Amino acid sequence: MPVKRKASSTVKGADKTKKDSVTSTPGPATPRSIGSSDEYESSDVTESEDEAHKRVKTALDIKEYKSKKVGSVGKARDSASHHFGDHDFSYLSLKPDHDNRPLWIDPQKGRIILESFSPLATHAQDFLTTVAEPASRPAFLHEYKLTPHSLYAAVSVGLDPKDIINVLDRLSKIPVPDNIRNFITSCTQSYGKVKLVLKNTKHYLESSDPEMLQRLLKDEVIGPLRVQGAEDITTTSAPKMGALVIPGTKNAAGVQQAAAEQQKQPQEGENVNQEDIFATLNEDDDDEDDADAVHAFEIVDEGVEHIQKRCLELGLPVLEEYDFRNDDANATLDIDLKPTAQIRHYQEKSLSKMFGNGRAKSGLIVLPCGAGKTLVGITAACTIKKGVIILCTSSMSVVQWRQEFLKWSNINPNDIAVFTSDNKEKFTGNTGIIVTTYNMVAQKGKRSYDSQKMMDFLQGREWGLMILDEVHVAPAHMFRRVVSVIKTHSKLGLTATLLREDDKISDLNFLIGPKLYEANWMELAEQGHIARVQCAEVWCPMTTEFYQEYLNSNSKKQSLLWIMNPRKFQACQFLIDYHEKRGDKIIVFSDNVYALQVYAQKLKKVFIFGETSNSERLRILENFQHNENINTLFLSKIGDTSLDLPEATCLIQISSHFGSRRQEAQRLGRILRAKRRNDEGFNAFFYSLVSKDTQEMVYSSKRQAFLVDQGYAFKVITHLQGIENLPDLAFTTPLERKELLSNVCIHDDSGDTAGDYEDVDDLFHRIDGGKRKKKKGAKRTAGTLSELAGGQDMAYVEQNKSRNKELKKKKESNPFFKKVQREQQKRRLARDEE
Ligand SMILES: Nc1ncnc2c1ncn2[C@@H]1O[C@H](COP(=O)(O)OP(=O)(O)OP(=O)(O)O)[C@@H](O)[C@H]1O
Repeated sequence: MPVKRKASSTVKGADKTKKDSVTSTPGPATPRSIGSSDEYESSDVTESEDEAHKRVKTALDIKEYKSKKVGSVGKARDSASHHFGDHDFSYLSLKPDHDNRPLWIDPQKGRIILESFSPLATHAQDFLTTVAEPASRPAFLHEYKLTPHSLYAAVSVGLDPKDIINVLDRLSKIPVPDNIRNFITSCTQSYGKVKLVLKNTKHYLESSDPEMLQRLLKDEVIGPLRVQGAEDITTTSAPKMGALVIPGTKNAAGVQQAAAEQQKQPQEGENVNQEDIFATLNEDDDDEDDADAVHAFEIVDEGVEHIQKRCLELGLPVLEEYDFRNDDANATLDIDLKPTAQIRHYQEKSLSKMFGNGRAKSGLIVLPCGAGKTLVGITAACTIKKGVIILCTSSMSVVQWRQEFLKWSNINPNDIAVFTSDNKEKFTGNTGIIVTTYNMVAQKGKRSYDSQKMMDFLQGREWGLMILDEVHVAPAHMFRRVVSVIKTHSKLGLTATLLREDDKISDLNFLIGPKLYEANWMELAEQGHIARVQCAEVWCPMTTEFYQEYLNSNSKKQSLLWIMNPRKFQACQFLIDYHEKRGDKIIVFSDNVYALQVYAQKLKKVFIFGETSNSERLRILENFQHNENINTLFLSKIGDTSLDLPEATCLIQISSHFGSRRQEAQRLGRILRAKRRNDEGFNAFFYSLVSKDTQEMVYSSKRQAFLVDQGYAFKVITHLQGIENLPDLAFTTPLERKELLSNVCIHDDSGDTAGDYEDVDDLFHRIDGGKRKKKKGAKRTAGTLSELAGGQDMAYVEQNKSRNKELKKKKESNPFFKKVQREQQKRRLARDEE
């Protein structure tokens, strides 16, 4: 008699991973990966936004599942079942050759677990990143989630439900459960059925199903928006998939060739079943070459938004595509990648999702910091070869984008202009590239004459491509406005983390497009494209006097106490000393600007926060980059996104924004681009200093969730070896600690704490606008505080001269900085001449 296999006990490597996570991520940093209770309800999508989402809930309704389970499975439960509760999947029969198949599907929640050690893992991963959302990718088991948006994206790159279910079935250890099949079918049946195509400046509604178009023509809203006098429905053949050349690729060929090149042949020793699976995957790919006929009718330009809205109401979300190769109405831009530019395999892969069927699809590409999003954007521009508008978060990024275009492509410098508060240039030819900021375009109210003229120019023409840099950062209302005022054929959103702490992330799906590609951070680190990072959480016990005060304080004061905890200060001092001696460049992040200044001044380090003037910022950043005596920089929240930071190899976080996963990821991103990443055994370091037994520990584990899901393991350090022997260790005597505590209490009592946390949204506006508002009450100087505090308690601040001021004084006499200044001056002149 054949032995009945139990699914719950056969997910290979599960135990191993569990063990790993216990040893490497103790305490609060336990990964949420396997067995996580995440459900669709907890994703970033809300029900009201998307009809299809309702279908998910219905299709994957747990009650529905449970009733099925009881009916069909009652008998299968055995003596061990009660250990698994709702997670007893023993009723699912495994396929006889399940060992060769890398996936397991959770019928309750649509989770897909991938054995990343399987020989088929690479293929399976490619497939899964196309159809599902990566949820967690630690060493051995990866978790993906099927969501309406991920399936929408899959349809947008040309897969149909049959393909998705077939490949899933081939790779799965169990037959694809019926509710998962239904879910895939119900989510995908309407997506992509209707496309909005701009061809020769005319908008068309296009579909491969003529009946669908007839239905739309009869609709009371859409019917009247058809261009009167135009042919009812025209029929042409669909473009062939993969006929496109993406510049910068090795074979400079599109999807099919790129995919074929990457298709790994079965290794020696792999058995026949695996070869079968390879063969099926390849067969499925071949299907995509079939060209269908497409039918279309023309619609009026003004009707586009109404039609999109109406189609959504009808449950037929419109897919936007740009047939740029047949766009003869817009001038062609003379741009190509330089022959030396070779895009990397993941950059190529992300672009092949965008240009999969020879047209440009709008959507989001997610790559970790430093992985080269700029070059992806530039290559997209070189592929489309039409007018491009790029939106950045700061005027500094604007300058960088322009420089990168000049570095990687053969664009004529006159064809790429910038639009910022200081520069309102236009390109000279009949088409070109404009690099600007969200703020410049989204700004409401009266503009200066030049700015208005520039806006008229931007609004008065059609763009081939709009690149939205750092889309996760731009306030939702801003990108909504930008997208509505600029007429563009395609949109590409670039980001490192599709995370927002507000609920606006799903807006991106509809305002820009679905996620087209998300890279695996660990894979990129292993391949040396980004740095390997050691993450550690350092537990700092509170001193008795601080903890006593903590227990008797309100939450605002408690947070000040856990930041100013003398043991945390000592840990920070020790780590700075240790890493400076190793030759690292260190950034210490503190959201709390009071703590930032106290720490930096006591340790005699430079610091930058919202109120640091632009010239001082530049001076400090230059010193941090080039001066071997300035190796540590203290940074407030503005360093998360708004500053172009020089390279660092060690990060220390002393205060953060509650449980913000995005901030944690952004901060880690600051060290991923370390140039030394390819040195033998090189690691960058990321420390989070956490005061033990305080609420900060809870926030800390929440913050780490995203990075843990990317495969990072946070080690917990409970004692820093040798800290006691550090010369000049601060706060070693009870008197010093008491003095610090009384300063903290005075600061809290002074009511000056309102300005301790900078408002990043404000900064977003401020940096771009170039005019810095002074925030009331946020200015803290020793003088002001000592007046409030009675003087003697601020003794340490008075004694320690600010390193920032020292730098300012030294600047004049340092020949190196004279040279830097001269070079800058030259560059500025050269740019002006350009
Ligand atoms: N294909 C490539 N070949 C060589 N160098 C590359 C390639 N792609 C990117 N780079 C280099 O990698 C570095 C990081 O690129 P880039 O600044 O575009 O990253 P990013 O993803 O935009 O990072 P961030 O999110 O921090 O802005 C740059 O120095 C860039 O020139």
